[in-house]
Amino acid sequence: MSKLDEFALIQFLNHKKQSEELQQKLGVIKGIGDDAAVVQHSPGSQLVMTCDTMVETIHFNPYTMLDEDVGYKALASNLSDIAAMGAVPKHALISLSIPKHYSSSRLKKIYKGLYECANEFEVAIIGGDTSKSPKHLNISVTLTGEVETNQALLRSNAKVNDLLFVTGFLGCSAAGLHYLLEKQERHLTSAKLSLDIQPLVQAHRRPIPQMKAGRLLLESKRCHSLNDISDGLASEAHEISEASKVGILINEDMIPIHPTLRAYCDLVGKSPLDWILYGGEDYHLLGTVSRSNVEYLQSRFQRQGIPFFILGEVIDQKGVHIKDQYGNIKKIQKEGYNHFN
Ligand SMILES: Nc1ncnc2c1ncn2[C@@H]1O[C@H](COP(=O)(O)OP(=O)(O)OP(=O)(O)O)[C@@H](O)[C@H]1O
Ligand SMILES: Cc1ncc(C[n+]2csc(CCOP(=O)(O)O)c2C)c(N)n1
Ligand SMILES: [Mg+2]
Ligand SMILES: [Mg+2]
Ligand SMILES: [Mg+2]
Repeated sequence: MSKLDEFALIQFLNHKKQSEELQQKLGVIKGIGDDAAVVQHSPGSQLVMTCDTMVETIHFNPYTMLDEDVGYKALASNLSDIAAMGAVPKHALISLSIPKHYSSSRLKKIYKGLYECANEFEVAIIGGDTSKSPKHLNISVTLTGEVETNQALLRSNAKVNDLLFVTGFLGCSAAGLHYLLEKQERHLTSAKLSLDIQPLVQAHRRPIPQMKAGRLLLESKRCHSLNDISDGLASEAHEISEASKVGILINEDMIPIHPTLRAYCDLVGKSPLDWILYGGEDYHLLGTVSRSNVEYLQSRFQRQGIPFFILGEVIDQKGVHIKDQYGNIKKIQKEGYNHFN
C-alpha cells in the first residue's frame, strides 16, 4: 500500500473524475484545484464555495489556542480562501464533532469566537451539523461567497514576467506556534504574554483574512493570479507555478521580515526564512501582477493602509527558485505543511 500524501491526493482528485459534460451542465466554472470552487449563479454573478476543517491535536491544542480562538480561526481560514478568489463572503454552515469530555461552556466560547469573526466580516451563519466524536473536537466550516461573473482570481493565470507580491508579513504564525508549544501552559491568555511576543501569538490565534485586499485586487482588474498562504510561501508559490505552468523566482532580499519575528528568531536560534517558506497559517494573499501595474496597485494599497510587498517574479523555468543575497539561485521543493507527512 502506498503512503498517503496530501499533495498527491489532491492531484489525484484534480484529475477528471467526472465528465466535463456533467460539470458543465451543473454550471461548474472552476472545480477542484483552487482556493474555492466557482459555479454559475445568476446572470451577473457567480457563487464561490469552500470548506476547511480544524481538528484538535492537528490544528490546535490547549497549549496553543483558547476556545474563542478556535471558533474565530475556523471561520477566518475559510474567509481567507474566499478572499483569495476576490469574492465577497456570504453564508456559512458549521459542522461540529464533539468528544464527550467537552463542556457546554467550552462550546459556547468556541461559538463566541465564531460569531465574533462572522459579525466582523458580515457572514451569516445559517446552519450546520453536530455529532459525537470519539476523542477530539473537529470543526468544519463551509462558506459561500459571491463574485462578478468570470472575474474570480485564480491560481492559474500567472504570466511570465509578472511580479510576485504578498499582502503582509509571513512566518509570524509559525513563530507564535513555536512559542506556545515551548511554553507548555494550558489556556494561556494574551494578558499573560509579554508585549514582544504578542504579535506572533496573535498572528497564530487570530489571523486576519485579507478580504479588503482580495476585493481591491479583483476590482482593479490588474491582478493575474492569486492564492492564500495556509501551508507556507514555498508550497503556495508552487501551487501558482503548477496551475499557471510557469516558474517563480523569489528574491530573498525582498522578503519582508517582521521585526518581532526577527527578534524572536535571534532569541531561539531559528531562521526566519524557514518559518516564512515552510511554516504556514499566515493567511496573507500571494499573487502576481504585470510590471506595468505594480505602481498603481502599490498606491491603491497604500491608500487603504494594506501592506503590499513585491518579493519576486514569474519566470519561464518551471518550479520555484530562490535567489540569495549573493545572487546564487537554488530550487525550492514543494515543502510546507502537508497532512500525512
Ligand atoms: N476531500 C476532497 N475532495 C474533493 N476535493 C478536495 C478535497 N480536499 C481538497 N479538495 C480540493 O482540492 C483543492 C485544494 O485544496 P486545499 O485544501 O489544498 O486548498 P486550500 O483550502 O486553499 O488550502 P488549505 O486547506 O491548506 O487551507 C481545492 O479545490 C479543494 O476543494
Ligand atoms: C498543535 C498544532 N500543531 C501544528 C500546527 C501547524 N499546522 C497545522 S495545520 C497547518 C496548515 C494549515 O492547515 P490546513 O492545511 O488543514 O488548512 C499548520 C501549519 C498547529 N496549527 N497546531
Ligand atoms: Mg487556500
Ligand atoms: Mg483546504
Ligand atoms: Mg493545507
